[in-house]
Amino acid sequence: MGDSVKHLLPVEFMLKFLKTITQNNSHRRLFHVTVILSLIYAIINRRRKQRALQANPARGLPLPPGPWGWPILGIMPSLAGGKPHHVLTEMSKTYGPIMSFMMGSFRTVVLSDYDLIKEAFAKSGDKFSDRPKVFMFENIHPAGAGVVLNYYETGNWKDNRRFTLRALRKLGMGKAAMMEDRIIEEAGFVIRSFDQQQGRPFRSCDFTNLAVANMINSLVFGKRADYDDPVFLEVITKMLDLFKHLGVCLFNFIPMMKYLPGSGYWETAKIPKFFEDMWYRPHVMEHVKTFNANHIRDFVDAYLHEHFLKEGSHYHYDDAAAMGAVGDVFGAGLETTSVALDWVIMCLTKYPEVQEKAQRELDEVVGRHRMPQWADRQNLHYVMAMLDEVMRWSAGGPFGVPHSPIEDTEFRGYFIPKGAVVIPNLHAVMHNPDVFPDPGAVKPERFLNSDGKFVKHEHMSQFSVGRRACVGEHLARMEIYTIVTHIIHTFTLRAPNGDTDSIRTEGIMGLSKNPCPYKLCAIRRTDTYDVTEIPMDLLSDDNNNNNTLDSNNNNNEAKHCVH
Ligand code: HEM
Repeated sequence: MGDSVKHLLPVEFMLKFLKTITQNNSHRRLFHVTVILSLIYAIINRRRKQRALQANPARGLPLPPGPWGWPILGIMPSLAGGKPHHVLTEMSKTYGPIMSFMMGSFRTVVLSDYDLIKEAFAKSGDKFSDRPKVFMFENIHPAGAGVVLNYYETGNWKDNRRFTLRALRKLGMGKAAMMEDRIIEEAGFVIRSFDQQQGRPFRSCDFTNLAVANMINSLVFGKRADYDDPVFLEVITKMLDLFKHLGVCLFNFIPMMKYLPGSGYWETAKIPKFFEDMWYRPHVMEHVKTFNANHIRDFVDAYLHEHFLKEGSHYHYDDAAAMGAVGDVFGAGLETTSVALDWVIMCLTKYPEVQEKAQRELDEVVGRHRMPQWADRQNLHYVMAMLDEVMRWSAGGPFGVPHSPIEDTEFRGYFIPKGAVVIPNLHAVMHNPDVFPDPGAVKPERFLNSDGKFVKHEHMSQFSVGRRACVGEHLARMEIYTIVTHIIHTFTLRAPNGDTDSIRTEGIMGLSKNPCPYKLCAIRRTDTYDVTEIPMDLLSDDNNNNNTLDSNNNNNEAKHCVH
């Protein structure tokens, strides 16, 4: 055929090709067999599709629109620049608020509009209440343990969630006073640590991360840890590290990538076991030995109590389930709140005028001779508006935690297959210019009504919405409010040398978006409430050297900041 073929049209080429092969007897037989087999395959396939369609009409619908991706990688190369939240928000302007594409081997659907997210996660029953089986999620607990990463089909996510909510309420999440005491105690340690810097530049997250970890430690295990306990410090550092790998990293979506040098997989995969062996299990075992059903001290006791009640004298300790329950509250409560708190402190340092207004309101409402309390929030309208505004502006968890449909599903006329990764683009929701004009600016006033009163906005969705929405929202809000108000009631936060421009507003992406590393100076205000009643020996003297937490915002990471 050679040279003559390239001058022929495709149809002519096919006819010529068929003529050639049917001239030869054995070719002709082979050709007939091939045609017959293809027809049989087509008929069987069509019947199978028709049956599948009758059983599941959603399969006949189109997938949501979206960009074509690369073979194997899907659209992952487009997300590599460190700003996936911006990339996906821009894409949604082309493909619409519900779009789909491949991320590695996963069909991914992104919802970029509040009403769509609410409809999927809250109004559609359990339709979207599963979690996708991405690689790192599967690595954290065995299926069926805990809440955050538990699968719908294991059948116990709902029970575990109900228990966690009940336990958190009983332990004081709903009744302010119990938990507030623990938070106030920890705020005192933060203030002492800030004081020790004597106005010199330092990284505030070195202390605020410890405080958040200690509050969650008190809640889960009933006691705080020392700020210089090396195992505690390692647990926090590794927890913050782990969250970086739960986000958009290659091996999550293309498991074979774990073999690539520098993938980070092997180190990350060991982290959950480290927590269990070094922190969770020793604490839980101690609780099993000292458990008293009439005196529930903390979350672990509540967990043991629940199982004693259920199983009576036949109580069988299930290590995997216990590690899942404890690890979820510890993990979910630590990183998210630390990051949110860090954004608020960073923002107050970067924007002194916002800090000044919050301080002025605190001075007027609380006065200069006591510390703010949770109950004061009813009268601290600007402070409350400022806290919501920073959460909106920073969108520290831009994609929440991905969901997955519990079965092949129809949604707004589109087909969403079981197993798909469904991402709520919370960044897009909280930066929607039609809802929050000039979304890139920090304007607490947008949450104040004409009487200057704080008004909640429904689209504030950093804790997500619906059946899997965060169970720790109340506690997280109380922690952030207390630590922040105690800090700015005691100190004025300043950028080193007054250089606010050096504080960058972009973030570093993992599952959460962390602020870029920054330092600040904490200058004591006059006439402030004194916290010196906290014993000195409970604090490490060398907070600026090796014993400090090697936090997620260390200087090595400055290079990862996106511009
Ligand atoms: C600022 C701090 C926090 C933020 C921004 C945050 C945000 C979130 C988000 C976005 C989800 C996923 C919801 C979904 O899948 O739709 C979630 C789930 C969860 N959060 Fe939080 N969270 C915070 C603090 C906490 C705290 C302090 C705790 C515990 C004490 C906690 C416990 C949980 C649990 C157990 C879940 C899983 C719920 C489920 O899968 O049913 N969170 N959180």
